Amino acid sequence: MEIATFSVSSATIIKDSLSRTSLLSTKNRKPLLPLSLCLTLKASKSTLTVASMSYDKQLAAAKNAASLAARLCQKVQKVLLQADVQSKSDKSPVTVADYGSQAVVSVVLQKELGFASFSLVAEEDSGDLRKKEGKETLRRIIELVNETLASDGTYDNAPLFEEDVLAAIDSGRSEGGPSGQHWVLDPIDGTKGFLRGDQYAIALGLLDEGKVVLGVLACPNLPLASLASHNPQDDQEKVGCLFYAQVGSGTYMQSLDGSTPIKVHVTDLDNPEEASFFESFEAAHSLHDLSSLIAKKLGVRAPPVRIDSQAKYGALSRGDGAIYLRFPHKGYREKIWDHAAGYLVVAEAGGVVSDAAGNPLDFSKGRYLDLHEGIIVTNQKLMPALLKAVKDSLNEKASSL
Ligand SMILES: Nc1ncnc2c1ncn2[C@@H]1O[C@H](COP(=O)(O)O)[C@@H](OP(=O)(O)O)[C@H]1O
Ligand SMILES: [Mg+2]
Ligand SMILES: [Mg+2]
Ligand SMILES: [Mg+2]
Repeated sequence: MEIATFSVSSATIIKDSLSRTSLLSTKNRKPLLPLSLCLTLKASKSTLTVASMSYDKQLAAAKNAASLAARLCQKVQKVLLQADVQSKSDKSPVTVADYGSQAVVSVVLQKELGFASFSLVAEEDSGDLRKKEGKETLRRIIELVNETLASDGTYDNAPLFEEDVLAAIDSGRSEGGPSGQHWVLDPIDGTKGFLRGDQYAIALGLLDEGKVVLGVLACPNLPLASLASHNPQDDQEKVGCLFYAQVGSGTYMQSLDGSTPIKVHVTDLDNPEEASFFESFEAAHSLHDLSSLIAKKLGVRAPPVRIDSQAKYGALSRGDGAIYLRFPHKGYREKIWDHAAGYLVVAEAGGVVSDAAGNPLDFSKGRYLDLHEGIIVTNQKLMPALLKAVKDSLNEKASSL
């Protein structure tokens, strides 16, 4: 896919130390494109047309990693025992599945893509598991990780030991940032939903030079059919969705057990009165009263659809709803793994993701996102009206304090 055309005289093609081709400005030797882009170059007269490198190999590895991690999570959710739930120092719950999923994703990515220059920004770390009280939990995690990897049959059968699993979990300590490639992982997004038996997601993104270039969302409990036609009483309903997006290539969805992928698109609705909106199930994660004020200003008639995790981004990318509103309580700092994969899944499906002031999200600043007030998501047509309703609502709320 073509992304840019440069004059030959103003650019030089180079290879870096890893033999990756790059295109530099001849003037100041600054990259015109991230090192990992520009593999296919077509010369025509005095111009070079640069086509984006595909991230196909990384995408295949990411889909595999997220699907296997989902298998581990499904197994745990089925037999969820109280002993499988720990409390982190910030009082949020974390289960053997969060740790196990993080270890599986880390191991699979490194097996598929190599250990050299592997960088992962992920939610969990092994701190609590290395304590005496964490021994039994760790034993269970090692068992789950080995069972899951063996169930795939692709990887060698050598079992992983304690230090291997702890190291795999701790490979997620990267700080990310604006240069190079970094994987971004939420091993279970929506742990509270997972514990309730509701929605959760394994969310895996790839940053290249500070931009999200891949997003994969495994949503084991999300119905394959639209939530708009969802019947909670139907226990025959097929669930388990895998959404994935590569920058410039659109968003696709397939079933987690491997159906043919279909291209998905956000709704093309332009009348906010007909829109429905998503928000967190947990009122502690997002101000429900502010969302309802915004919805009222927009004339939205439908009640909010409250679901956990980045399954909201997935559902929005296929048009199940039109708007996602997220307004954390004051002082909360959003983490990049809570949004990176979901952001790309929606953006490549034609949607817009911004902070409450309309600024694009910046994933290049390390483990946190710096935001104005909250995150809003919708399609291009509804965004201007949504931004206005958000601004008016925030002003109204501020003046009532
Ligand atoms: N007070 C708070 N405000 C906003 N988000 C919060 C929060 N406490 C936790 N979260 C984040 O909300 C995420 C879940 O989002 P949602 O509400 O959409 O389900 C959690 O992800 P984890 O479950 O991965 O910890 C966590 O990172
Ligand atoms: Mg958490
Ligand atoms: Mg999360
Ligand atoms: Mg999580």
